[in-house]
Amino acid sequence: MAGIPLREVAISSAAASFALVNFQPNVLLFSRPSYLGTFVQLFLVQFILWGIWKVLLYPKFFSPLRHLPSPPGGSWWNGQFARISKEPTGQPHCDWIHSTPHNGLIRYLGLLNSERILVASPKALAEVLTTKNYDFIKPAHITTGLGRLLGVGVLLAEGDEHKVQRKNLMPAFAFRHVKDLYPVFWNKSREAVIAMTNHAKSQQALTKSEDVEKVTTNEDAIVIEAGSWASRATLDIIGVAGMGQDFGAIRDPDTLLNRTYRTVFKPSKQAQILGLLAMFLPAWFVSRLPVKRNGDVERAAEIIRTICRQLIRAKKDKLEKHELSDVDILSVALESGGFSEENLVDQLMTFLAAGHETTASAMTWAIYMLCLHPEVQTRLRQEIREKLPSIDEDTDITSHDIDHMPYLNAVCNEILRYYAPVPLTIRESAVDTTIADQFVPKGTKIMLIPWATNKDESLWGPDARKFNPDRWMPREGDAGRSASGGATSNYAMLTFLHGPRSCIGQAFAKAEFAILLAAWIGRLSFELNDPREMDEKNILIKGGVTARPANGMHVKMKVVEGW
Ligand code: HEM
Repeated sequence: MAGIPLREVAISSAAASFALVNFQPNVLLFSRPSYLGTFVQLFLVQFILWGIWKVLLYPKFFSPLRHLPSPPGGSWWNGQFARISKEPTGQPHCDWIHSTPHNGLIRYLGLLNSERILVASPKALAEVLTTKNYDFIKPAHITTGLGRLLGVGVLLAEGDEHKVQRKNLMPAFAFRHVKDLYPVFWNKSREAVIAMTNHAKSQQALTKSEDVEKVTTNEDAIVIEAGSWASRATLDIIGVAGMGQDFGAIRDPDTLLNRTYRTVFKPSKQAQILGLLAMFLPAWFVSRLPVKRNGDVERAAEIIRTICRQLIRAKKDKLEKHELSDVDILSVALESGGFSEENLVDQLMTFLAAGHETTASAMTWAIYMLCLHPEVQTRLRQEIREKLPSIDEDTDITSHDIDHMPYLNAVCNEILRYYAPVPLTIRESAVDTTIADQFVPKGTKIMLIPWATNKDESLWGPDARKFNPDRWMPREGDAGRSASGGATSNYAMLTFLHGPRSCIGQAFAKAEFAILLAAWIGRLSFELNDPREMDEKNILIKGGVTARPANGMHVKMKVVEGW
């Protein structure tokens, strides 16, 4: 549903109240007609009529999409919103894809019967993501909301501007460049594991010497929150590999940048409410409401912007003095000459946020799945210890080392499939168009849902909803299996999307994730702290751009000697 057309309603109410008070005062309810009173009455009447049209009449009787298959049930005025808001993001959609027979599109109604089209088949996905990609844009309320923290970089640019930005950034994210970053990923991963090991040792020493807070669970295991360690590691990795700057978050979780991101990425009721309001009210208005969340975001954006600007100035100085030989993404982008300083600030803000929260989410889910499947954890550790140098050795690793670890790649792919860090993303048709031969009017909200498509049985087979890394293991006579996971289409895996708006950092993220996971699992073992969480239904999942466990991922961590 488009937002309330406040401006149009206000202008027509003002014009009509002027006309009525001056020329037809006898039709008004008051004996002493006033401009303000008439304006308020007309505004309310128009608002109510608009609401009846949008909530009841249009979706039920007039929408050209009303005949598409829809999930059963739902409320007469609020569609499927109760279920959507109660369950983890993407979960209801996963059920609907299985339970609603469809030809590629499923229509459902959300908050106040706002119409949504769930794109479900490879053919329909190929059109939205690739062949007609620029017919579908990110809705304004998303762009304004995210733009405050992420900057308006390549992630939020549209049309020709997006094409130019993406073209200028592509060399920095190409595999031939990413492969130079493997040693950076490995060194930072080693640093993280050494810090975690030292943390474990100091906690054990503490518990043995004093009877302090019971942080340990037995002789040699301590409880950690895996998500926060993952975020610290990925923030430092994007710092060094993305902009040549060590943010020092592994050493110290209290650094300004880490604290800032942790504050704004923490699940918050206020953030959710503001997100919902932005669907109906102008985003500029919602972002100015005097609530704590807006203040936090404002402050965070200022801090992040300042840090990015300082980084760019330092690099520019180097470039001017012909001293720039760094391999990080910022240096490559700067050398392309395609960006103004302010635009580069926006790009950096995008890389910082998009590039560390997502991989940290992948790491968090990886640790969870390896706790649920200890046999996978043991098998993975075995491969890592056979194929990689111990983290105590000061030896670099290369893309060749990682490419020759089929089980590591299979586990990473399966985690990215099963718990895609970005569970859902949304588009809006910018023009009247079609998807899979269905007419789609301008302004329709289009839902792309990795959490549903990645587990679609019609694409992955009957075990689609099971965690099974072996689906990615190479088999004789099926060379493509390690790339496809046995799915029937490329579009079955939506974790990084596809086409011109797919994740530009995909190669970077996959390498970073595999290396970080290898370092953690090679040295450490993990077990859930709360055995009730062995049942996935007991994990409360936080919505937002990335999916994370709402209460953190608390696990018992132990050093496994011998590597
Ligand atoms: C496991 C990790 C990651 C996942 C699952 C992921 C997923 C995604 C997804 C789903 C999108 C599309 C969003 C949309 O258009 O609605 C996206 C876009 C993007 N990602 Fe990633 N991402 C990851 C890591 C990274 C990293 C490490 C970087 C940078 C270093 C990065 C940079 C970007 C950028 C710049 C875009 C915008 C691309 C465009 O619109 O042209 N991502 N990512």
